[in-house]
Amino acid sequence: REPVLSLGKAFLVIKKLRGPLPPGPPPGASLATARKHGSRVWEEYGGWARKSGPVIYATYGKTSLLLLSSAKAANDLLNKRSRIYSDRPSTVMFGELIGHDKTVFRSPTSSPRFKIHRRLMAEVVGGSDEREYVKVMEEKRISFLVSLRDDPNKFITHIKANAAAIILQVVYGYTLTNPSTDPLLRQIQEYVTHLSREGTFGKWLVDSYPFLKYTPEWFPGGSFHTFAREQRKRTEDLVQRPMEWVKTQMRSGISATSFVEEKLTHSGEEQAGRKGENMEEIIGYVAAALYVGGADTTVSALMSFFLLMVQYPSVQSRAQAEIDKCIPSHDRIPTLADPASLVYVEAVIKEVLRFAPIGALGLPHKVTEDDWYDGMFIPKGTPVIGNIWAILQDPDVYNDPITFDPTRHLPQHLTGTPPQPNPADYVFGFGRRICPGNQFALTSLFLSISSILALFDIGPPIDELGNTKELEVEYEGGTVAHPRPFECHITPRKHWMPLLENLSFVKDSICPNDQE
Ligand code: HEM
Repeated sequence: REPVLSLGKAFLVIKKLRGPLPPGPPPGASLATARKHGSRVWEEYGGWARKSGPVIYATYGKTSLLLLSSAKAANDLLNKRSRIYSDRPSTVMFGELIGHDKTVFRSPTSSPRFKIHRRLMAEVVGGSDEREYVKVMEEKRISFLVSLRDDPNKFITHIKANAAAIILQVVYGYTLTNPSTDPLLRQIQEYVTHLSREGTFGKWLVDSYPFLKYTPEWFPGGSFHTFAREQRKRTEDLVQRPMEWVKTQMRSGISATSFVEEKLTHSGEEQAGRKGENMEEIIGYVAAALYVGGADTTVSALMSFFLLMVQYPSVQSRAQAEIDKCIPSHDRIPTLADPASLVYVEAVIKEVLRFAPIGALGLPHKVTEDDWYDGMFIPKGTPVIGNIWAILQDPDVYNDPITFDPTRHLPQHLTGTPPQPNPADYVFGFGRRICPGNQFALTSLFLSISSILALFDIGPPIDELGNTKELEVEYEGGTVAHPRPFECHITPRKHWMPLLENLSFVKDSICPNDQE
């Protein structure tokens, strides 16, 4: 007997019933060309959205990708349907070849480890009232401001050292004393550079054409194996090295309070009821994730802050005037008790987050069930990217988005119009995967930015003859982007000089690093 429906026809019927896929990129555009353009790929994707709409389904080899470029689409799918939109795609390069699936950033939501990771991270960098990390941030910012006072030209080095000093202290109890030679600082800086440059989704051909993984390393095009091998080793070292350091400190009875020390001390309780899990390994991966997540992101935001203060001197002056009004005696730097009186400073921070691409494409999610959105079919397993940069530059959401204008975030009673959406609702990503360090980052940015604005003027670079130099603005990087290194002229503010001169290093009585 003839089958009622041939296989081919049945396929077409199912396809019709399930609805069309979202539109592809505009003619002439593809993932391959976008990848070739390298940096600022978020702008390229944003351009596609203006032509093809905010929901785009792009394919390249075996890779497909759902790009969401409007707040509505990202919110509808990644937030409201976060149960099925919070997994991570496993790639050949980072999953199979490098073994990153054990890391927090790539752990599958179905794995029991996912919940443990998120709980442990919330305990240490979450926004609870206890927030032990605030004390560390306040202490480290004194050293940061002193470094800025004494050697202002190296402001980028100081920003990086400060971010690492905070996270190393909170997570491992490790006191960073000499940023220029510290082995852990060098290790994390190398790590994040590689990860940001090489870890962008779609970067590796082997992910689109998995059969390439059988290419031998010595064969032309096989050099990706070298990167995979080196990255695997870098990740193992990043997890192991600081953990071993804490364990040695604990054995010698001189460990400082930290997340790892606390968790290792109570590892028995953590382990209880989790027979199949290696809690020590989990603690190591969570610590490394906080270290990686915290080492580069606030650095990028602060670099952009310096850059924008040079470019928008009137914004800088207005923020400084607000601080001067809040602390007319100029005898202390702003604290976390001040934000209510520093609404413009808060608005500057929001506008830096909106205007500068930090994690412009966030991290890729994966949908775990077939889904439908606005009549379009989204197949199970599709990687999904929320284009955070495009959302924050959307003229339907932010008036005149290409202008750096903190007043858009001021409360209605000051401007007569409601504030535009808070960029912090987007820059930290979405759903169950939302950045666990968001409160930590916002606190750190407020403490740094408010005190820098109080104590210093940031101006354009000046040449030997005292003339102002042109400032070149370019962004580099991938997963986390930053401005390319640039110069600026940082000088103490007159009324704050006495306070600045009296700031002194808060030194720990024990320097654990010296006892290695
Ligand atoms: C301005 C600063 C920061 C920005 C803009 C930022 C942004 C992001 C974004 C967009 C994601 C991906 C979320 C998603 O998948 O939807 C993320 C994930 C993550 N962030 Fe942050 N972040 C910042 C600071 C931090 C800090 C300070 C830490 C740690 C102390 C941190 C730790 C992490 C971790 C561990 C993840 C992975 C979470 C997971 O996969 O479950 N981040 N962040």
